[in-house]
Amino acid sequence: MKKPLVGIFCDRKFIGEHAFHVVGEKYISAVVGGGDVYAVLVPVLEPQQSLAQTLEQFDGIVFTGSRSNLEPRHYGGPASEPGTLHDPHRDANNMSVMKAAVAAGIPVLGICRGFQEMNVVFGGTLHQKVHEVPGNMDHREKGEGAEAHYAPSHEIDILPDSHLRQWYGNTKAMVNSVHSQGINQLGDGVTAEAVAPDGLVEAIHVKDAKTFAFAIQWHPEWQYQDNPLSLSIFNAFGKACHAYQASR
Ligand SMILES: N[C@@H](CCC(=O)NCCCC(=O)O)C(=O)O
Repeated sequence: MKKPLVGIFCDRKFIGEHAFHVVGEKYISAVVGGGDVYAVLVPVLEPQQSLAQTLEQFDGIVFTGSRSNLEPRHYGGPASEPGTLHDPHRDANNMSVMKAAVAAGIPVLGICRGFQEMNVVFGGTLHQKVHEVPGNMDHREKGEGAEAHYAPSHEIDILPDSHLRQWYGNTKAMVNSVHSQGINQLGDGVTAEAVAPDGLVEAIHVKDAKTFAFAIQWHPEWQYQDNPLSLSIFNAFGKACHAYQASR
């Protein structure tokens, strides 16, 4: 029996003089290992690579984290500060693919930038610098090096009736925090699943989605094997992909 085929959409980055389409290995390992699926990396080339074939091909789709910021014009925000890292190919690709994939009932998982994309795709808005919003915590990484950056940073409250409460079985957890943008207004039909102590939304799902359409602001892929919350998320996504594969 073939495993479900999951597409993980890339970032487009320059390495030297040339553009490459890349995904960090931590995302691939967590999706494959935690979801029991077969993953392929997909360049952000929509519409050159047809949306119809993307929807036909995959049993699940993942939108990862990335250092780049979603361009504010996608949510009606003021222009980014000069020097802000953007990825317009990723923005254009993911805006159309994510909306169509959710509408088609394909399981969709968003992580960090992918979480922010999910909110914007459904008409929500973002703060560009959460740490400058009065009353908010600093959600950026702390310390030096990856172990410090992805260490547990703050608590989340997992809301009653959320999918996450059902998968994980607890009301609170500690999560890492590596972002400066964050949800301002929720998109249409986008429902909060978990919140930080300052009230910032940390997990969402799309209410009317036919299947798994869920995203988190933190990084469950980091050392996912050692973290029951992370395992519960990748297991739930994998189960949805297996169910979708069986349904076609
Ligand atoms: N640029 C956004 C998104 C933050 C994000 O996705 N960070 C990931 C860092 C690199 C990685 O672990 O892949 C923001 O700052 O809000």
